[in-house]
Amino acid sequence: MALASGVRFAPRALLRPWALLRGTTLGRTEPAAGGGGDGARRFGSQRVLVEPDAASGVAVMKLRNPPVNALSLELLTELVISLEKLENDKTFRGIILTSDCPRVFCAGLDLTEICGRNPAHCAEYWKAMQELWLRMYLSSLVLVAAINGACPAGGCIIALSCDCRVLADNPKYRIGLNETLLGIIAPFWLKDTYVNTIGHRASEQALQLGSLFPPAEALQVGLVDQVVPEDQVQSTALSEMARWLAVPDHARQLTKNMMRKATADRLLRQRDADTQNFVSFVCRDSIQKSLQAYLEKLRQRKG
Ligand SMILES: CC/C=C\C/C=C\CCCC/C=C/C(=O)SCCNC(=O)CCNC(=O)[C@H](O)C(C)(C)COP(=O)(O)OP(=O)(O)OC[C@H]1O[C@@H](n2cnc3c(N)ncnc32)[C@H](O)[C@@H]1OP(=O)(O)O
Repeated sequence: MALASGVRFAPRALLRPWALLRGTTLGRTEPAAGGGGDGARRFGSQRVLVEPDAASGVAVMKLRNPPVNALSLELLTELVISLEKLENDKTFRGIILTSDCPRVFCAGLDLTEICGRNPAHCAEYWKAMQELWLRMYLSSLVLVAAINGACPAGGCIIALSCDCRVLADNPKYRIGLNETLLGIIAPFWLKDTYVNTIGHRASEQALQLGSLFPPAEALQVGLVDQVVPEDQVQSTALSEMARWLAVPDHARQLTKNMMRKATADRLLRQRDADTQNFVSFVCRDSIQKSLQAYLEKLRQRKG
């Protein structure tokens, strides 16, 4: 991802993203409902809908992996590809990331990807998670999260990788890293992202307690930048985007890189070890049992 200055952000480390897209429709372009010209054409994949507005240089990217936008391997892969596509298109300067699923922004890791799976699958899955975080955290585009639903754990990480967060004011839309409550541990790079956003002491407390913050508290602790009525989330996200786009790209991009590079580099240096840690941790019998019990609890809660 080369900047105008020639500075490179994240290395093109990914994987074989296309190979993962069995049976998906990525790359298909279709007119948006009621749309006409180029700026109204949307594209995307099965799980990521992209509504580009060429005139403003802003694309709205909607997660649509019902029921809760759990980060399946396919969703992670499609997100990386959609992001890359927009980054490579000079028309675009910003993305508003939001959810197409009612009441949920993103439920975090798809627990079915790490429950009862073999180590090779868990490793592939975790590498895809690392890749999305690296791409988003270091994206040259402005990323604004329009958080229109619950945003726990991996969902919070997606939001924290953006430059700015607008949360709908609904007490059910809690946000935070609740990993400890599942008996798992946020790896160092998620912890670093938290610390970079809300500071050390607040992170220390929130991570250990697995806190999920309702909107007013999320605003107070600095986890989100604005809390607005639900019907104003998109318009506020657009206003925020305009504020960020008012800054010359090269200056903003280099500043973003300066602020975030050390955190990303830390993962890049230890990526394989981090994957091994993750795999050996989640494949332990005790962790598998607690993840299984958590999933079961979620499923029973329904009825
Ligand atoms: C040494 C260290 C090394 C390694 C570290 C180890 C681990 C690293 C951790 C990495 C960091 C990230 C972690 C995560 O993201 S873990 C996932 C955490 N997510 C949650 O806790 C959220 C769980 N979900 C909910 O709370 C609710 O579903 C939610 C989002 C509030 C929505 O509520 P609601 O609308 O009422 O929907 P339901 O609860 O009825 O759910 C509908 C349906 O979806 C299933 N589901 C929900 N969440 C998940 C999920 N995360 N993964 C898979 N499936 C999920 C739920 O079971 C229901 O399924 P059903 O079959 O009954 O329809």
